[in-house]
Amino acid sequence: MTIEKEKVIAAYQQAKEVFQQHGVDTEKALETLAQTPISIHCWQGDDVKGFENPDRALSGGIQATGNYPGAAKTPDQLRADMEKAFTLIPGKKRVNLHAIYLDSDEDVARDKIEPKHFERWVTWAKANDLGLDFNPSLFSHPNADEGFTLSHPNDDIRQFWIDHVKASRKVSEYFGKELGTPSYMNIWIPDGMKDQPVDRLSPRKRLAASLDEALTEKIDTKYHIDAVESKLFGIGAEAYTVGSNEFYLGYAASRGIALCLDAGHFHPTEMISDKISACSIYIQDMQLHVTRPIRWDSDHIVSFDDETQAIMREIVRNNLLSRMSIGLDFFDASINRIAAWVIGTRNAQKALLKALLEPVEKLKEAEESFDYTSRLALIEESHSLPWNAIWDYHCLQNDTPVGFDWMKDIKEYEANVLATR
Ligand SMILES: C[C@H](O)[C@H](O)[C@@H](O)C(=O)CO
Ligand SMILES: [Mn+2]
Repeated sequence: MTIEKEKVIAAYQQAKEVFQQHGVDTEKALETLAQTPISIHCWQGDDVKGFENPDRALSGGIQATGNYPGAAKTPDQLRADMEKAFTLIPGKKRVNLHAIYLDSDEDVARDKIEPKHFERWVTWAKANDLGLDFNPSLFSHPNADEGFTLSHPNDDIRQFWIDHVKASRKVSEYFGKELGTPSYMNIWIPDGMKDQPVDRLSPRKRLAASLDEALTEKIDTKYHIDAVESKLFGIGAEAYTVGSNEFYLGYAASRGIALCLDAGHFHPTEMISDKISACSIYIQDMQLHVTRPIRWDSDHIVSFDDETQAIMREIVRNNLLSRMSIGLDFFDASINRIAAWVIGTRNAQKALLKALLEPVEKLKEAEESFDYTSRLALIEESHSLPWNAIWDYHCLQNDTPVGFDWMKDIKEYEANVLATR
């Protein structure tokens, strides 16, 4: 059912007054929301296969499960699918690419990738007003089959991956230069062991040395920002992960680079929302992989759940938006992949909007005067303030469907495009 425009506007006006009574400026919140990009990961569209060798099984201890029809099989299909999703997602967007998503007519070894292999992505990003982010791909490759990459004991294999990261930084720098917005380049490696290692230290020393070598070249942060992503465990690396949280927190802080916090990469009761403020003291730029772990690092589609809301509140309450790259990281092959992007991104944006509409000043006043009764009462009250009327208005202003209207577009695209693949 289509929601009438006039009703959306009238509901917005009423909601605006309610928020004003709490000292919250809805226009300012909407402006911030519209200007805050979400970095949407390309790999939801094809189950992390990429175009280097899509027939190769996904490795690195991550898994996309499900066999919903219609996955993108070419760069053009993936771009078309993302464009469709973008018509249903309001506000500014970035696209997060992995190295295996190169768009090249010839075979290119991972350590030999160059900006020219991503030219078509850049042309597309320019045409669609998108920023691009990047990731070297240190998985799904014979040189990663032993479970080690940058920390591999073999010098040649380690060098191969160091060279891949170096080459990736040039691609990332190229994105930043071409698009006028820095590309966050996140390094995640799957290195680890299934069973208890005897030597936990040597691989970590090798990883630090490899990263130091890979990141030697100074690149202007106007164009490119290096980030590192920690992890607790992966499938087949249950007992030990070389790039653990402590390793990368120390590495990022000591080298002055960005840290990527993935919501699925910690113990089940450990939340990244509680880590953001602590990390912000030692780390200038931060990247988030907003995702939804169910029992393990399952990378379910982002939901409008407590943790997603808590993450966004932490960013807003601590005024960290300008130092934060909000990215998504999920890959669900069991439902329509374009709907997955739309659901996950809209949920992240809704959570951000709700955080922007929180009466933060009043809450801080209550806390500073030890009035914890008022603090709790107001936090609870703010959950039921009419933020959804502001969201609907935001969708209307940005020419994207209001409410559930977007689902009919998904069904049409599924019938007309995905079903023909
Ligand atoms: C494909 C991604 O880079 C990957 O999901 C990584 O970010 C991760 O979270 C691995 O668990
Ligand atoms: Mn991640």
